[in-house]
Amino acid sequence: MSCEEGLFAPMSYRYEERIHYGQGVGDKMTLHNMIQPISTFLRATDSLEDAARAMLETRLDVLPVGDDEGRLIGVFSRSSLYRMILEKAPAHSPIREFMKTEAVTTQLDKLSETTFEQMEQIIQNSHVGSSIIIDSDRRIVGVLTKARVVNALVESKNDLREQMEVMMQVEKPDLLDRSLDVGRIGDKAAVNHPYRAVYTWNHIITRDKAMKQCMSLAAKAARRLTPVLLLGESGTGKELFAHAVHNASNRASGPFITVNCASIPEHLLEAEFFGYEPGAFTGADRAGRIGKFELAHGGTLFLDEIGEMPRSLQAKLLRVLEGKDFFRVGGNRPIQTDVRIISATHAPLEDRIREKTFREDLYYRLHIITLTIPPLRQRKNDILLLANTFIKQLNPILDTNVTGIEEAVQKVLYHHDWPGNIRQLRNVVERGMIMAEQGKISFADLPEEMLQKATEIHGKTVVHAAEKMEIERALRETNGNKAKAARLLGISRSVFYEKLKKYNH
Ligand SMILES: Nc1ncnc2c1ncn2[C@@H]1O[C@H](COP(=O)(O)OP(=O)(O)OP(=O)(O)O)[C@@H](O)[C@H]1O
Repeated sequence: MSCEEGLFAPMSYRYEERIHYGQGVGDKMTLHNMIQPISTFLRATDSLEDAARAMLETRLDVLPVGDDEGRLIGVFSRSSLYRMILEKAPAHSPIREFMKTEAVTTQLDKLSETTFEQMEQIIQNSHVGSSIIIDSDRRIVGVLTKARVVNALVESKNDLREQMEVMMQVEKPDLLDRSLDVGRIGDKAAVNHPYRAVYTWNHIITRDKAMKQCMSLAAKAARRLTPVLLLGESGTGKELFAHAVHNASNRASGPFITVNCASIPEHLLEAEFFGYEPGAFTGADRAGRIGKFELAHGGTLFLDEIGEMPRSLQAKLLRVLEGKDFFRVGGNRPIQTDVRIISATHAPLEDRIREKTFREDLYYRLHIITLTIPPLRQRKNDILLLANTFIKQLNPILDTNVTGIEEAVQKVLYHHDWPGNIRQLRNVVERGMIMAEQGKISFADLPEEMLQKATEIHGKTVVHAAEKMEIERALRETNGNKAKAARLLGISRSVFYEKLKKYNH
């Protein structure tokens, strides 16, 4: 057999260094911990049924085939499985004739010298989206799949995005101080302050009736100073709405300040809101700090995750909302600000009131105009509209040339429940685009758990869709030459014609 090995020239900029920001402390992402270990591998004598079961269990598209000592002798891929099924091979027939004796491998002890870019290239060259990891005796250790690498990347990028947002809002005292002088209504310099809302109504993509009603109510509310409460599951677009309301208001040129009530420790929240005087408490900045209420003067204060605000602070917030003044922590000078409040939560506030963790009087104060943003599963017509918009937006950013989504995959997206809503859809599309690189996003580009769920729910439909997809791909690759397409799939012409008839080609 010929096993092609990757090159291992050391590079100064290593993948592990590049992406560890996204991980928790002590949880650094490396190529090593992306390996999917293989406890059992296939043997050449195993049957089609064994291989299908192993693929389902491991959710791998390529399985290593080993000898009696566990040394790699080849791989069995999903396309080999399709070929056996298309050829109507009996379930007990051995995989020997269908397995590939060529495999891209990487040696475990050389992995720490391998950069992310090199591994990406190795996996790319494998044409099966993975590299088999072997030890120095060619014993099978595990598999490193493109899917795992891409998942890690997309997740770490999201974490990074969120961390950067928090940094911009919380950890930049120089920005905080600079913005002290700006952000007042009528102040021309305010347009240049660092806290601007970036989204407008144009960024909210929808063709759903309930969403449009929400937007029209929000647009009306924007013109007044009334507090707006945004309800909806995580990832439905509450923050987007908050930005758009601010930008549609007559204080659009004023500051837009966000406080995430869930991400700041309780003992720091008061100082975060109201600021503190020099030497107010141990560990405080010597010069003191102004709080978010002062920063938002003349603009909007967006209280995200308001449901998580500690009760002790709720009373103080209520006082300010009632137009009363407040004091900085450690201060005795009363301060008054002119701030418009938009709050948001995915928590069931009425339950929190019953549990006495949320004050009823504060709830009524915030709940004057309440907008409930429907989850994505209740606005199915938005799913493909959003997915296609994300493809257009992300192609230049990801340097991909993705042209759309295969029909069968569109079905899976349409029927999915989307518990993480638009944020999750965006991640799935982004991941799919990185996997596909060009052409249409196919089944192979979806996360394993989504495919698994789709298979459970739609069973046959998905299997048929996968078969149809393989046939269409073969036709595309052979410019519609049916004889060549049949050969490419490794099936007889008559079986191929049968399949074409089945799928109306
Ligand atoms: N209608 C939409 N059109 C385009 N992008 C959207 C839409 N709704 C949400 N998004 C995008 O989805 C992601 C999540 O949206 P957002 O942060 O506003 O949700 P959220 O409800 O505030 O979530 P959380 O409760 O977790 O904070 C963002 O990247 C946002 O730009």
